[in-house]
Amino acid sequence: MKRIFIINPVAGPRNPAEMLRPKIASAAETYRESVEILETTHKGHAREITEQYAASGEPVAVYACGGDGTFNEVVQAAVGKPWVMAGCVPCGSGNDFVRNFGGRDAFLDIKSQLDAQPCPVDTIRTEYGYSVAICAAGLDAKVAYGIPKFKRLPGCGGSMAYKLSIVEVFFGPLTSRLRIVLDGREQVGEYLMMAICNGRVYGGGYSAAPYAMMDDGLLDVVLVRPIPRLKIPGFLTRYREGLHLNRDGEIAPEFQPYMSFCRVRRVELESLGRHLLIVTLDGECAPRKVLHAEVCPKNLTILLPKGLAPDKMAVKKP
Ligand SMILES: Nc1ncnc2c1ncn2[C@@H]1O[C@H](COP(=O)(O)OP(=O)(O)OP(=O)(O)O)[C@@H](O)[C@H]1O
Repeated sequence: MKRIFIINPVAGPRNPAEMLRPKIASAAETYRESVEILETTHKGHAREITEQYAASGEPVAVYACGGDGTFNEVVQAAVGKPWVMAGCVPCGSGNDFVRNFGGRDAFLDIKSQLDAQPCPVDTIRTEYGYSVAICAAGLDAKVAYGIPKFKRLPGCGGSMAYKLSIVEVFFGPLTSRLRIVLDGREQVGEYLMMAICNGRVYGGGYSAAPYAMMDDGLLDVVLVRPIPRLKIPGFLTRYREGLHLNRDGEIAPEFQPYMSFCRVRRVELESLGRHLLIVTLDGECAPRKVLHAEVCPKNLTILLPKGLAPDKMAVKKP
């Protein structure tokens, strides 16, 4: 089987190719595998490369070496093609995808990656593409959407841009009037944020759905109604830790006035207000009027490095 490592040279703080090329070359020598290392030259290139290899119909393992954006490109080309296996070597800034499986370390071990196990998982199909982990909308998506604008200011680094975006969002309208349809059941109301989860973690480590499984054919949906402004920081701290839910899907008492949770197959969102809703699909943000999200059971094969501890995984051990 061919194994293709696609490196995004602009992912993370510095070009990951320097670090990865020698590691991949030495691991590949030991394993005598048919390994190729490629670098992207433009946005969308990782998807194009994956599509080219997929077209042959031969089994191929494609490793996205970068952040969630690069992995997401490989995923778009791999869904619905069981012969194309999508791996991730995390060298980006956030890399939320690998947090669903205990973090970066196992995924940075190239030998374990060459020995990785194929594992079919669900995806979320939307009109804007597929998401593997989480589609989110509202407050946190707005903060993420604002960051690039502040990053362009002279002398403004990543963490300063993040803080400035939080300040901007907090002084603007926080909630949105939405029509939400969950497996055909419609509700209309004012919402602060929501997360439609196949995986467990997003946004740099927020455990929105701490018990979501990527292979159960269901989406864990968390809806958050308006919260008094002063209570929001405390709420977000505990939400980040995943303390709002238990294993049976019951909401912790302190969250009950503001939050609801359900497991469904299909979600529709429509913004009824003057402003568009900021929606993020695995970290890629855009303003939208509507979002249709539907679970596609086991239509993507991901690669999990050998030796991952089963208790840390968002999928059943293959
Ligand atoms: N050669 C390239 N030149 C410019 N942009 C690229 C290139 N290759 C990929 N991209 C785009 O770069 C963007 C950032 O990549 P990626 O998300 O992988 O890294 P990151 O932002 O550091 O990590 P994370 O998303 O996990 O925080 C993505 O939108 C990706 O499509």
